[in-house]
Amino acid sequence: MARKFFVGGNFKMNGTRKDLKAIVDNLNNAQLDPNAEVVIAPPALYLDFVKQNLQKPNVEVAAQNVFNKPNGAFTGEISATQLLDLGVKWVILGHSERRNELGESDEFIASKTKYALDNGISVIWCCGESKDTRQAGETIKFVENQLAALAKEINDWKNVVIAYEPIWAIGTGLVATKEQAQEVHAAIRSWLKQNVSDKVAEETRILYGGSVNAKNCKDLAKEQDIDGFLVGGASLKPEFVDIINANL
Ligand SMILES: O=C(CO)COP(=O)(O)O
Repeated sequence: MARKFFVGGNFKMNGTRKDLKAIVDNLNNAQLDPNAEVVIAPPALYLDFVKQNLQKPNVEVAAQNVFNKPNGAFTGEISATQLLDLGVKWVILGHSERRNELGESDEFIASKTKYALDNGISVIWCCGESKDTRQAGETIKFVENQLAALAKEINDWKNVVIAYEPIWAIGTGLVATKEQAQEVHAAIRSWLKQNVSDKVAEETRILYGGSVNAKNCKDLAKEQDIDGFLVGGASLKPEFVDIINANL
């Protein structure tokens, strides 16, 4: 079964209503590859605003976080029920900015992933190594450990999309070469084959993230195990359309 091309836009903590309206209008007016699945993740405050303004059936919205409890005294957190109330069916979890700036552990991320999946929310789950880890030659071992922590919690992978985002490539303009990215993507797929199942390995989309732009996306998209992208900075710009259309 061919894996459907997937492009996520992670807006991070960027944009006001005016900016977001311009981004959404640009998508609404664009010709998008009908074979691409597109998900955009504005700040939580604007999920409803973006959803109300989107007019493209193959573009969905994602939250940038969800908590692992149904409701209650958890100041600042958002529940799965609340996301579903707005019709939000995707969430990004395990982003390195939350792992590093906010101290989220592998275990916490795994428990939030399980909670989201159990509540019918699909997850873009992120992994990836630091520059030091890469230089020490430990990239694959590091990513496999991140995967193992997730696999301890979840059994059903059909609503999981994996994003490999090397930290040294995020927001730095330093993109992984297509060989570097393909090597890790292939290692993730082979880990899934050995530790989960042939079917999950075959069907799970593995995205690349880290300084993806209109110029480098076409070459990366040709690699066998790169099934799409998770885009930060460029998802705020008109060139996001070119990334969505990388296969055209
Ligand atoms: O972190 C990223 C997406 O989640 C990548 O960010 P950049 O595309 O800005 O490097």
